[in-house]
This record gives sequence, C-alpha cells and structure tokens, in this order.
Amino acid sequence: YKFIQSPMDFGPLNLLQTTYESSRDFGRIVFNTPAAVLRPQSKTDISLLLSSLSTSSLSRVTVSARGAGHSIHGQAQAVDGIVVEMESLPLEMEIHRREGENEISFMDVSSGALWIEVLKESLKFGMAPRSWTDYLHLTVGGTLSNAGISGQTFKFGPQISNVLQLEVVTGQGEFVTCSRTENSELFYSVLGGLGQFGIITKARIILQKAPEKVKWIRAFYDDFDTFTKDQELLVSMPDSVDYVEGFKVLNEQSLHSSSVGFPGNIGFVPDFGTKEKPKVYFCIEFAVHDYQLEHINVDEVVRDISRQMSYMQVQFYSVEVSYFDFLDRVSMEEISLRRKGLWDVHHPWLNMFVPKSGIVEFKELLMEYISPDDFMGLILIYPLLRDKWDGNMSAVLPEVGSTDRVMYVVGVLQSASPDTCNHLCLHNLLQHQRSFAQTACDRIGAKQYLGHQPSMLHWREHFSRKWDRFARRKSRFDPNYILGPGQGIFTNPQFASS
Ligand SMILES: Cc1cc2nc3c(=O)[nH]c(=O)nc-3n(C[C@H](O)[C@H](O)[C@H](O)COP(=O)(O)OP(=O)(O)OC[C@H]3O[C@@H](n4cnc5c(N)ncnc54)[C@H](O)[C@@H]3O)c2cc1C
Repeated sequence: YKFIQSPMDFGPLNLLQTTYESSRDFGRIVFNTPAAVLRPQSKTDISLLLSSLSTSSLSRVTVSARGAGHSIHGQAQAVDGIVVEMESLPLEMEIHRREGENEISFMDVSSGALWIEVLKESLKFGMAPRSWTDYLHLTVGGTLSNAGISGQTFKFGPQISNVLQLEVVTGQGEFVTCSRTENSELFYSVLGGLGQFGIITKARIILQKAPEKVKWIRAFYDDFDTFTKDQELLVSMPDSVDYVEGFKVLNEQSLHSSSVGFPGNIGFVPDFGTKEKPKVYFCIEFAVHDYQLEHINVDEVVRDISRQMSYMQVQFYSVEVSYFDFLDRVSMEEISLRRKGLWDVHHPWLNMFVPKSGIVEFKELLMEYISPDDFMGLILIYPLLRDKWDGNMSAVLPEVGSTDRVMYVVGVLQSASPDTCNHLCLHNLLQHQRSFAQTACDRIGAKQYLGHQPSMLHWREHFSRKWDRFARRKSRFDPNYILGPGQGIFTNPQFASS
C-alpha cells in the first residue's frame, strides 16, 4: 500500500486485498491496480472511509466507486487508491405506487442495483422506469453518473432527467439527501457528474405503468438523408411512438449481429457493393407500447406511422414481444458473443453527441475513419431532443447548433479480439479514434459521451462553458480531490508535482 500505512488507519473498516475485477472494465484497455478494495455493507462504511481520508494525512489516497465496471477507459479504477464496490451494498428496492392523477410513482433503490433488477422488481407491481439504457446489466449509480440514454430518451430525457431524489456521500464523507428543491446544487452536480462529487448510495426513480407487450419494428434505408428525416419524424410523434433508435448496416456481419436479438425473420439481402465502391444501409428501429386496451388497435397505430415513412420498399419488419424481452434485448447479443468468445475482448468504443447541423459531415468523416470490410461491431445513430435535458446537471452536450431541438448520438461500438488485434494494433486503433474524435469536436462541435480525455486541458475543452461551474462544484463537494481519479479530470493541486 503506497500511501496507506496500515488498514488500522481506517478504524473499523474492513479494507480488502485488491482483486483482478477491481482493476479491469468492459473496455479491457486500461488496467490500474488499486491499493485496496472496500465492499461496503452500508452507506456508513462509505461515509467512514471518505471522512477518514479527508481529515487525515491520507488525503492523497483516491477513491473510485465501481458499479458494474462497464466503463471503457478505466473510469471506475483508482491506481494505488481504493475501489468501492457498490454492488456489495445490500440491495434495497422499495416501490411507491401512486394512483392520483397528478401523483408520481417511484422506486427508492440502492445505487449498486442493476437496471435488470430494477425492471424485474417494478414489473411485479405492473410498473417500470420510463428511461433506459440498451443494456441492463449496468448499475443505477453508474449510469446516473453519466446520463443513461436509449431509444426512450427523445420522449422522457436521459435517466438523469428521471430522478426525483438522491442520497449521496460527499467527498468529505458527509451524508446528504438532495433533490431539485433540497441541496439542489449537489443533486445537479452528481447527475452526469462522472463520480466527481460524491458517491450515490440511493436514488429515487420515476415509474410509469408498464405495457404488456411491445410492437418492435425495423425498417431499412439506402439513403442517409431519408433515414434521418424519418427518425426525426418519429421523434416528433411522442404520443404514438415509444422508442426510436437506428444503426448503420456496413456489411454482412453487422446485419447478422444486429439481428441476433430481433425475433423476426429479416429477409433483406443487401448488395454491399465492392471494396472500391462499398454500399452501406441504415436501419431504423422503433417501438410502440401495447397496453392491450380494447379501444386501441396497436397494429393500426403502427400502420398509420409507417404510411408516413419512406423506407426501402418492403424492407419493413414488425414483431410483437413482451415488454421485458424488449428491454432485455441486448442480453441475447451478450449470450451470442460470449458463445463465440467475443464478449471479453477489447472494446475501443466511441460515443459522441453530434449537433443536427453537423450530422451529415460527421457521417462522411466516419466513413473515412472506418473501413466497412473489416469493421467489427455496431454503429448506432439516433436523435435526441435537447429540451429533455437539464442544463443544470453536469452532463455535457454540444454547444454548436444549440438552437436546434434535435441532436444525434452516434455510438461506434467496435470490438477488437486479442487474437486478431495485438497491443500495437489496439494502440493504433485508439490513436486513430482520438484524432477522429478531436476532428469531430473541432469541425462539428460534437462532444464525447462516456469518453476519456487525455489531459485536464482536454477536459476543460470538453466542458467548455460548463468548466468553471464543474471545477467550482468539485472544490465544494470534494475539496481534497479524492473521488473519481479514473476519469483523469482533476489531481489535487497540493500533490500535483509528486
Ligand atoms: C454492453 C454495454 C451497453 C451499454 N449501453 C448503454 C446505453 O445504451 N446507454 C448508455 O447511456 N450507456 C450505455 N453503456 C455505458 C454505461 O452506461 C456506462 O459504462 C456506465 O458507466 C456503466 O455503469 P457501471 O455500473 O458499469 O459503472 P462503472 O463503469 O462501474 O462506473 C462508471 C463511472 O461512474 C462512477 N460511479 C459508479 N457508481 C457510482 C456511484 N454509486 N456513485 C458515484 N459514482 C459512481 C464510477 O466511479 C465511474 O466513474 C453501455 C455499456 C456497455 C458495456
């Protein structure tokens, strides 16, 4: 232990030896070993740890909360510090169902809970959260520290817009309950706050009535402008459409892998052109909830919507699935990738928010950056609406084109198996990605989501106008710069040179 002289420094806390898990994540790119691990049994354990660190000579020891460890670039790691494994907090889920017209139902849930657990529990009461991520084996605290987006975000905003209250242990070990009206500065800081201001121990999540079934539709396009026009049409119909996403079909592999979770028979046999002149396609995925109400014919709702769309002739596929299976669709892909040995590989993923005004240029830049014949993975593209995001929260959106209501998220979810991509290959891939992201940022005003910045200067640039507020909040809620070292945003100025 470099700075920790003795575990006795932490009184009754049981600090554990570091494990392989605590120094790795889904990205499999960064492996930072902490000095010790805390598996908290209560919020008091976390408070005790942070208050001991902030009041003693140990204040140079850093601490990272680790959710499910599904970050890409070591964001939940703490080199020579302490990793707090949030999944060991006792699971608490309490549903408060409200029947009144203006009343909101909600769930109080411990932050180490996985969203799949939240879904299972809330469905027992016929309820469910409104806003999701595509994959559900992520923790509540982990996604709320970023934003939490999926095909429902256009309608309800990201997951951070669907929280009523948080319980947080600040960097000084103080236990605080916060909301939009109580200790609001901490509430806004922590949501999208990249684990910099406090450790979330509990969240109060808005619930709505869950549908019985979902109509899940895929429609294909051979033209980008028509694809985005139809996506924008769909997000302008929140009364009938419940979910909108989309992806690029680059090659046979991307068509097949994206079809794993979709239970319909996709009969599309595209012509991908030649190596010199590749042809790519796009697929819109949307969904309509079916509450099995007598007066609503969901097939008719889907027909009405599809009549207004301009997809390729006959390339329209619709299936009906249970709400649970729809939300848990990525687990089918996980099973398939695990079977092929392609889950525990490097994931040099890049996610960017792109202003609507720059989406065509971004698409063209992207085609220079990736080559369709050897790209392994998925490229997601779908629209979000700015006014569903709260500017007081810490999440960063593009400033360019901020008068456009629509912006896009593009996820370049690439896999690189160590069998075919060695250390140097991965290094080159990451370099290439970095320069692509920088160009997209400089030329188009795109912003990274879930990204890693190579220096504090780059972080300043990333936050742009929001930087001063972010830094001020840091010095208020974590003045010893203990929390979230894996993000690489701050170092304690006192120890900067050592
Ligand atoms: C297969 C897959 C699919 C994904 N799909 C989506 C998607 O559709 N939409 C989306 O938005 N994201 C998606 N993500 C990204 C995901 O939201 C982030 O990686 C998120 O950080 C994962 O949560 P986690 O619980 O694994 O957090 P971790 O990776 O463990 O932590 C992430 C960050 O949050 C901090 N943190 C964790 N818990 C707490 C806490 N309780 N209090 C304070 N800080 C905390 C950590 O210190 C770290 O900085 C996906 C990731 C994967 C691997």
